[in-house]
Amino acid sequence: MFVLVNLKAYPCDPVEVATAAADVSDDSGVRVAVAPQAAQIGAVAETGVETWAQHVSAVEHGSHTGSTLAEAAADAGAVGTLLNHSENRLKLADIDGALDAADRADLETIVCANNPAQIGAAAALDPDGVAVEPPELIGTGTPVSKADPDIVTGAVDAAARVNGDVDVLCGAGISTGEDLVSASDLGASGVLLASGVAKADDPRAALEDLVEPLL
Ligand SMILES: O=C(CO)COP(=O)(O)O
Repeated sequence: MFVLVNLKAYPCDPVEVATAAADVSDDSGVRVAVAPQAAQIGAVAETGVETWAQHVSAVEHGSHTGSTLAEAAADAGAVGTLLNHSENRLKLADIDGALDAADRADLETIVCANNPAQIGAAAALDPDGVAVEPPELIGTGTPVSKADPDIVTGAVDAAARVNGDVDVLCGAGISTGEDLVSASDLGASGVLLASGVAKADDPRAALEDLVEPLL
């Protein structure tokens, strides 16, 4: 299972979370990555943790003030990027353009979507992975794998119908090892989570708890 921790714009210490994530990944053998704010990619990557951007723009080098250039994210240490997160929705053409940008910069890609139908559309754009996250469960602590398991199995089926190569993650409300196991049982190959780690009093303990059933 792949555990991708999105720090969003939460007021956590990204280096502390990243250091804990790197240690937990090393100790457990579970793939754990952290997606900090763009300005913190360099500092997070220095911890040795697998580092992802939260977004890259559908632009090349040029006159694009305020954009997140894929090459700059990669130069700072990112090895992958989320796209089309529920909190940063893109037009279809912009997802496609951002995938091209990420490919140019050698970034792995995960396109987020709300539901299985959108997952099918996202998978057709040929990212490395897709992540289904029902927006109404994001940040609630109620795991999608329990509250809406059909969304996860539906996403896995929808992706497989369109593109057999794409990994399917699920997210929203995931915070415990039990949630991780449920996600895996439903066919997901990873989880995307945020508040369960970024808002935890002890992010290291939260990460240890997450991977514990996989040990
Ligand atoms: O949006 C999410 C991850 O990208 C999910 O957020 P929570 O884990 O806080 O529900």
